[in-house]
Amino acid sequence: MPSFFSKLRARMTRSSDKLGEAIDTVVAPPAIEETPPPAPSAEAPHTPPAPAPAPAPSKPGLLGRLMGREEPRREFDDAMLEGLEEVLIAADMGVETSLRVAANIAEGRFGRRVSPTEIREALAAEVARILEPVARPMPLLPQRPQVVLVVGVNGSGKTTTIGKLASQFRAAGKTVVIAAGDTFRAAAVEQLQVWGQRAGVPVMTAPEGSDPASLAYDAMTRAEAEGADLLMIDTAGRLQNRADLMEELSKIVRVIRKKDPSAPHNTLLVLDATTGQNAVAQVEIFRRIADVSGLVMTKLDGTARGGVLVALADKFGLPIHAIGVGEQINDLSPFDPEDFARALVGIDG
Ligand SMILES: Nc1nc2c(ncn2[C@@H]2O[C@H](COP(=O)(O)OP(=O)(O)OP(=O)(O)O)[C@@H](O)[C@H]2O)c(=O)[nH]1
Repeated sequence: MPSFFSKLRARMTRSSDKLGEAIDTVVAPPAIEETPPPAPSAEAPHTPPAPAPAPAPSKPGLLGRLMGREEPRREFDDAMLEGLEEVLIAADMGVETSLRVAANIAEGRFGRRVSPTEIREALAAEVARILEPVARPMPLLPQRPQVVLVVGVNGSGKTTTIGKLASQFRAAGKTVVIAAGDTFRAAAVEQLQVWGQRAGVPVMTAPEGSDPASLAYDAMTRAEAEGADLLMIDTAGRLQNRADLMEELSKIVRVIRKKDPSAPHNTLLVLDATTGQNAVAQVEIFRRIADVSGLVMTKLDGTARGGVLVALADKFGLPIHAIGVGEQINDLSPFDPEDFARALVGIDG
């Protein structure tokens, strides 16, 4: 089985190599690497053409340069600093974080000749340093049931993430109950049932349009009666009417607290990486309407916007429990800051 890193790297490579390539362009613009074509030979004007025509000069990529002897180096100057800032902002790292990260990379390098690889490595180290403190799996507690409220806008990947998490908890020997708390959307409930089947976990549902809080209460009763280890509650994600959503979530919290005053033990906010900076706004909103305790970022496969995770870590310091890298049940992985940082900047291994 390929290591998770190679899987992450392969999936993020599709698009996030853009960041690595952009760094290469800033540090060693192709123009300065080009070697002039050989001057036409004066001494042999009548020499017949060479048997095999020379291949067209191709642009040396990083690999090509590494295979050759020396990587091009260029002095770290103001233009390079600005270029780096722009590249990081374009990668969705957020303005503040980008400026600070670029400044940190510049420190000790200003006026020195640097190579693209050195800058990629330095960036990976900076990113990993920011991510390290927030990379924490969702804690498993002795409380039974441990109640996990899952919030996030529609389409962010809540249902999929609940299914993937339930499957992982099951594999770890835990018993899980899921409550389909988005009672207003029949399709959402059906989707959750499908995921419940895949994960081998019961999904409690309620008639369309019924009160999600009363479903949460019933689910709590069942989870307690069955001695379940975890109760995961899906919720609606309609942000159009924030006041309603807030009331709905706080009602769910109120009723489950009647049974366990310490619940919910975790409130996971699921964010879609492809929304880029919008994810920052979503954290701000959901922190106001729910007591968010940790994040899961989905759809990191095939997006060039993974840098937003760095911005989130830097800005909010909320734990990042896991990342989604695909639509299948096993495509949720623990968040490893170093692997992520290296995959983000396009470093192999
Ligand atoms: N590529 C990719 N797709 C994902 C990932 N996580 C979820 N998806 C897809 O994103 C879409 C939305 O996911 P859902 O889990 O239905 O999202 P939701 O937040 O529950 O949305 P609603 O059901 O509308 O409330 C689905 O097509 C999923 O297959 C991921 O990590 N990678």
